[in-house]
Parts: sequence; C-alpha cells; structure tokens
Amino acid sequence: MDSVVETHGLTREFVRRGKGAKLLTRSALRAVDDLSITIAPGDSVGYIGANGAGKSTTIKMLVGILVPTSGTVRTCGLDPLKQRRELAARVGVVFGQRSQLWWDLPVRESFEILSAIHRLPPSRSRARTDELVDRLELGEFLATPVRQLSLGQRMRAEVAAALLHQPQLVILDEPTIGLDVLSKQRLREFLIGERRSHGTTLLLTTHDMGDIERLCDRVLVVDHGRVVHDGDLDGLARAAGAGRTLVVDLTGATPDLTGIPHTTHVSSEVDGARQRLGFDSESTTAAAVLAAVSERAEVRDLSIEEPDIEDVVRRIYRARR
Ligand SMILES: Nc1ncnc2c1ncn2[C@@H]1O[C@H](COP(=O)(O)OP(=O)(O)OP(=O)(O)O)[C@@H](O)[C@H]1O
Repeated sequence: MDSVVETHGLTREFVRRGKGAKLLTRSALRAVDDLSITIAPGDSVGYIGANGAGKSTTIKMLVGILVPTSGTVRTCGLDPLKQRRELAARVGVVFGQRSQLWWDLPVRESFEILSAIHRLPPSRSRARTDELVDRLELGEFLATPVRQLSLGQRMRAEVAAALLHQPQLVILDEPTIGLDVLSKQRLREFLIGERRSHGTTLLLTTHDMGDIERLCDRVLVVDHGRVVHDGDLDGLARAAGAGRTLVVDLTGATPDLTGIPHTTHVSSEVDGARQRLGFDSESTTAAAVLAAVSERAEVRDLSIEEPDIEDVVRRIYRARR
C-alpha cells in the first residue's frame, strides 16, 4: 500500500517583524526546512525535538491547517489543502492543549455529534463508541459535562473523540502531557491495542521518553525544521549515548555503590539509603545491576528512570554541531 505520509522538500517560512534602530524590519524564519519523509501504513513514529524545532508546524501542514511555502505533502494519499474534507475522514488529530469536545455537554453527546459529522451509520457509531468506552474506561463519566472532567479523563475522552471514526492515521501532539502515571499508562495501552487491532498508523510529538519507548518503532528528531535523526529507538539511544538510571532504596545507610560493571554511580541520598546508578542498556541489564547491588546491600524498593528526552535531543544536536 502507498505511504500514509509523504513529503518532499516541505518548507514553511514565517515572516517575523521586528524593530531595528529606526525602521521596522522583516525577516523570514524557516520553521520547517526541506523536509522529506515517508511514513508507511501501520508505522508508529515519534516526532521529537526542542521547543520551536518545527513539530507543530509540520503537523499543521500534514492536516491542511497551514499552507507550505514550498515542497509537497500527501497525507493518506490526499492533498491536505485541496482534499481537507476527505482527509478529515481518514485522520484523527489530538492536540493535547486544545479540545474538540463540547465543553458544556456530557461526553456522550459530543460523541453523538462527532458521529453525525463523520456520517457514521448508527449501528457503527454505537459499536465503536462501546468499544472506545470499554477500552478507554470512559463509562463512569460518559454523562458528565466535559468541563467537569479531570485532565486524565478529558484526555481519554479527547482520544476517543479523535478515533471515533477509526481513522487510518492518528496524529497526537503531546498526548500525555500533565497526566499522572496511571492515566499515561492507560492511554498508551489503548493506543498500542488500537494499532494492533486496526493497523492504525501513529505519529506523535512528545517530550516524554516513556511515550516514545512504549509506543514508537521509529523516531524522527527535528532541529530547526530539519530531520537530524531517523531510526529506531535503540539507534536513538546509541546516537545520544544516553543511559538509563536504576534507583534503589536500601534498608539502611550504605556506602556509595561504586565499581559495579557498566554502571556509573550518579548520586546518594539519606546516607546512601537511596542511590542512583546510571547504566548503559547496550552493555548490561537492569536485572544484572540489581543482582550486583543485592550482593552489597538489602534492596527495599527500586525504579528505573528513563533518559530525559530533552537530554537525548540535546546530545543529538550537539553531536551534529
Ligand atoms: N504563526 C506563526 N508566526 C510566526 N512564527 C511562528 C508561527 N508558528 C510558529 N512559528 C515559529 O516557528 C518555529 C517552529 O514552531 P513550532 O510551533 O512548529 O515548533 P514546535 O517544535 O512544535 O515547538 P513546541 O515543542 O514548543 O511545540 C518557532 O520558532 C515558532 O516561533
């Protein structure tokens, strides 16, 4: 099948007006610069980069909200500007900060309106709503007006709204921002299931490494509107040289756990009762590090901190400059 997203030399400039010594000045800012990418059906792609790197501008061009300055874009085989309505039937978009639900209406009524907008036959609308209510656990607040929902509840309802018509491509802009651990987990599990059962293609921007790790097979890193890394997650970690951190809570004061193979002692708190050990997933595993720690101290609790996405992105940028 043809690509779900295909861009060639896609570029978008914004004119910036500033104030010089005497005159008003105008300069062009290239938010997206000569972007050529292909996304195949069923792919799950993370689109990451620093603030202002050009992610939202790209997404807006993919869905026909912004006109490119030059280059071409096809989404689901369509021209997003000329075939915006056809495209709306095939794409679902979730902008973390913006709602597509009706604030004062109960969630269920928003779904009914969206079903009508997408002209879903009543039986299909019912079956799909039931499926989403079940898989996103929306049942307890279906009758609640959107403005009364918690952030986690609202995001789940937003995702359901965007996916009601079972789009071929789902674009999510910061889908888990501000959510607690449990809500993030639910949302990610849902997206994994959706992809598995319907072959949905996912494109998401995020600042959360957990989203990338759980959801994406491929990562595009963008810097000043240009793709500077395109590959799988391991490739990203390798390119960035970033490791994970094992945090151990020990039963009492413990000397620094130095000298464990393939680890770096990062920090100790409360007289060493909590310690952080950085390790490189290429050379060792969390289990091996834990086993080595357990030989020297009694472990009460543990957690693993993923590399911070900003850190990974910064390292990739630095490596290129
Ligand atoms: N309407 C606009 N007018 C002028 N400049 C704009 C406009 N929209 C975006 N920009 C500029 O284009 C650049 C890219 O912005 P964009 O919103 O695409 O970045 P982003 O990667 O999505 O950032 P973030 O992670 O902060 O959302 C930024 O420098 C931004 O200031």
